[in-house]
Amino acid sequence: MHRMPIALTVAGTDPTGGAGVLADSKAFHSRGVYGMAAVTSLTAQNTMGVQDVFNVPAEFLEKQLESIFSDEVPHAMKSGMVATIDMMVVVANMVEDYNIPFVIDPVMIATSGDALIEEESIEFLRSTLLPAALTVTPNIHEAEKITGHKIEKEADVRKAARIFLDEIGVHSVTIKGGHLEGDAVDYLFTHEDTVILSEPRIETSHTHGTGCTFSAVMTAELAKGKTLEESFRLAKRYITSAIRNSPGIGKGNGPVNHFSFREEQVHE
Ligand SMILES: Nc1ncnc2c1ncn2[C@@H]1O[C@H](COP(=O)(O)OP(=O)(O)OP(=O)(O)O)[C@@H](O)[C@H]1O
Ligand SMILES: Cc1ncc(COP(=O)(O)O)c(N)n1
Repeated sequence: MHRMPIALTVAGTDPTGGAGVLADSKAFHSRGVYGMAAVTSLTAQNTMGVQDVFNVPAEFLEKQLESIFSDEVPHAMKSGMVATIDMMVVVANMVEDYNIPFVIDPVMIATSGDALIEEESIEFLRSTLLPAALTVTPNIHEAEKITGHKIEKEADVRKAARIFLDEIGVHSVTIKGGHLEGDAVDYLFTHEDTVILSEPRIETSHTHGTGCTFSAVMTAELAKGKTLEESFRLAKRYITSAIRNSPGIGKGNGPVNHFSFREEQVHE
């Protein structure tokens, strides 16, 4: 029997398949990893925005996770949209019981600007969930919201990273600079090192689900036993290719292409 690496996503749904568990599942699959998903919220959304959100009761999220972990323990997991404190408690308890690499994409707002999690849950996210992660992957807006500081340039990114590492107590933070001006620069800060990856900005509005996809690829690589830095480097190359080759779906901010990246390619 050939054992495949297994990655789990704990996240919401996007019925148009660009973000959330469907995006994660495509990313896992394309990296040769067996994907599992526990659903936190159903959203009615498309490439134009989020029309409605229906949160799954926290007890039912717990049941899904029990079903998964009592059968097979994934090699790595990620969380995306975890909308309420009650659901965060369930995820925190699960992570405490199983020591597997855990990537938190602290999803708060959709690309369209719509809120995806309850405002009151942000403090709990900061104090309880974030320190449990191997890495946290905020975009600029999420990093601002979590640290309480405006981020406009690289010096601000570095200051925010110090708050994540020293005050919040994360193991590492991956700050994505997709929403800053200029090139698309991402940063991985650990207590020992900083890795900075830059790619030319692609002029496109088709970036729906880039954050979900990026963290899912990192999780897939971690499930294979890759290091954090290797996973970060691969996710950056993958997302650049995925954005460049977006399939042009929908009337608004379309999704990326989860199947365009080839590892052997030097330039996508
Ligand atoms: N126009 C672009 N050109 C090249 N890379 C980009 C572009 N936009 C985003 N990226 C890259 O995509 C990844 C996701 O970054 P971003 O900061 O957009 O995250 P996000 O806000 O969570 O995603 P989303 O925009 O889907 O909400 C990062 O690696 C970032 O550098
Ligand atoms: C269910 C769900 N989860 C997350 C996001 C954010 O997506 P992204 O920041 O990757 O565009 C989303 N729009 N919908």
